[in-house]
Amino acid sequence: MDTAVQVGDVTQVYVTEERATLALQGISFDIANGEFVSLIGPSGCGKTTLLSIIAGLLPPTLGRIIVAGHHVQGPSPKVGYMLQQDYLFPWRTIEANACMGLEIAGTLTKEKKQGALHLLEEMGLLAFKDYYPAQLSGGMRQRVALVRTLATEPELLLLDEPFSALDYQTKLQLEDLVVETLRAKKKTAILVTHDISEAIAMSDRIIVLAPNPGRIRRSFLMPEVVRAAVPFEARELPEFHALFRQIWQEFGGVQHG
Ligand SMILES: Nc1ncnc2c1ncn2[C@@H]1O[C@H](COP(=O)(O)OP(=O)(O)OP(=O)(O)O)[C@@H](O)[C@H]1O
Repeated sequence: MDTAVQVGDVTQVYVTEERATLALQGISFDIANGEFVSLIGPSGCGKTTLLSIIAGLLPPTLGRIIVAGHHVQGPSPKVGYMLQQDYLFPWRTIEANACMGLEIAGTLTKEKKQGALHLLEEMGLLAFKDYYPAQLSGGMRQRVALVRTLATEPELLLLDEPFSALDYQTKLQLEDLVVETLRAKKKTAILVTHDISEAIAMSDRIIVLAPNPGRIRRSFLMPEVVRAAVPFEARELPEFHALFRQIWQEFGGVQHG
């Protein structure tokens, strides 16, 4: 099967005592297996709402989500997360944190634990397996969070501004590491970010949302040369700069939030 995710005519209305907010209106798109798609747009355009609906954390007011051929009706082990905060448990070692997702899913076997250790090794963290999160840098902790997510072997990864709390150099390093890891493992991913450069450098496709009501403004397919490069190299390409200008104009040249 070629389609990993189908977002079908999703509409979300939030109703509070004061008002009803049309957070998303008629959102539809498909994501192919192994594709990396970014959602960008000004504050309030519904990025987090859409990610929560795809994750099964929020049932949409209207519409449907299909992940790996199954209708999403709640959280599923098929979907993994990486968030702005690493949410590691401070009292657990790095190894124990890396195995946390497997423990929660009730699938922690000897073999899976070996898999988590192998991922720690791939991320250059094996020597730190007996350390505690407070003994690691922010970038290292986010790498542990990535291991914890990948260890459960999800079919889809949802990345909600995973680098926004990191310093610039660490962010660039992690962008490369995440893209290389996901490409090697042929994982499908959706990234929510405020950073246009990050979206261009990491993605195969960018979906720009507009607010009030949240809707798709435009989609951009990255040129092959940008897709083939790792993010750091992609940033050097002339195609990258042309895309940045084009997408920036979609924001009206000014980005709030
Ligand atoms: N639980 C809620 N109850 C009521 N309104 C909400 C709720 N969550 C979000 N909204 C509204 O829905 C709209 C979309 O919000 P959402 O957080 O999805 O946007 P966003 O693009 O992720 O914003 P940001 O970039 O600032 O994180 C906004 O108008 C917001 O005020």
